[in-house]
Amino acid sequence: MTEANRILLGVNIDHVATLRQARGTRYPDPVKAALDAEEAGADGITVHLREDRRHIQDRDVRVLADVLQTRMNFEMGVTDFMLGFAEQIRPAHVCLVPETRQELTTEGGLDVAGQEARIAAAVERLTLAGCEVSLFIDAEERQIEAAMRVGAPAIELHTGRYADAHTAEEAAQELSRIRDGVICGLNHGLIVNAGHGLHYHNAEAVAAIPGINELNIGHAIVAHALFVGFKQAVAEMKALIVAAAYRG
Ligand SMILES: CC(=O)[C@@H](O)[C@H](O)COP(=O)(O)O
Ligand SMILES: NCC(=O)COP(=O)(O)O
Repeated sequence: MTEANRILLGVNIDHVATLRQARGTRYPDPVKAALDAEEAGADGITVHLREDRRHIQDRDVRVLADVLQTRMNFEMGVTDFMLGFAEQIRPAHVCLVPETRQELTTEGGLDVAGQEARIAAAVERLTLAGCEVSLFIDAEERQIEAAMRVGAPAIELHTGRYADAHTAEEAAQELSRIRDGVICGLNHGLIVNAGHGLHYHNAEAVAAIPGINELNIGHAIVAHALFVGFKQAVAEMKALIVAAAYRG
């Protein structure tokens, strides 16, 4: 397998914590899910510490930082608290995401182009802390170029509109937009990841895009795990995307 058709899987464990928070119990522990995911082939673990703490808690992140065998991709809003928290934890990867309290899930990409100085300052602080910073953005040239200007080494293209497409034509259009975004990002020297809403029925087409580095997938894996178990759900997704990337 060459570099061109290698792909990584980041498993987002947010929604294991959603089940725990539903009753305020100590189970299921997202830390166990993370270690199981790593055993099943995850290349990294993604967690989103939201301002409203609806799922992942500060404790989860602190424990994961001590026990993960692969690497943590810490998703966070661009706030002073989160920047300070990330400087304490020093995760290998930090992904800056937009966040509004009332949203059901992340609705769009981070507007980097509209706030370059603010994002550049956050990227600098996190880079100095030893974190590789990615920006969660829509697959738009202006956002990709802004990401390069603010000094981020990586971007994560928002695949939500592709995943939520209602027709095959709409899905094809969104996939084409993502493919163009990958090309644009690579042409600007960026590492290009993708994620949000990817599932067992739609992830292969994204994985097959030449040059894409990593897919971050969570909700669908946790949902599938309810029926097949977490390790199998992760292993199935990893096998799916690796085979798709290899076929190209
Ligand atoms: C940024 C992104 O697409 C997800 O990783 C994010 O975690 C979504 O937030 P929820 O997990 O709260 O849906
Ligand atoms: N950044 C995307 C992610 O981590 C997982 O998103 P989802 O698969 O839970 O929608």
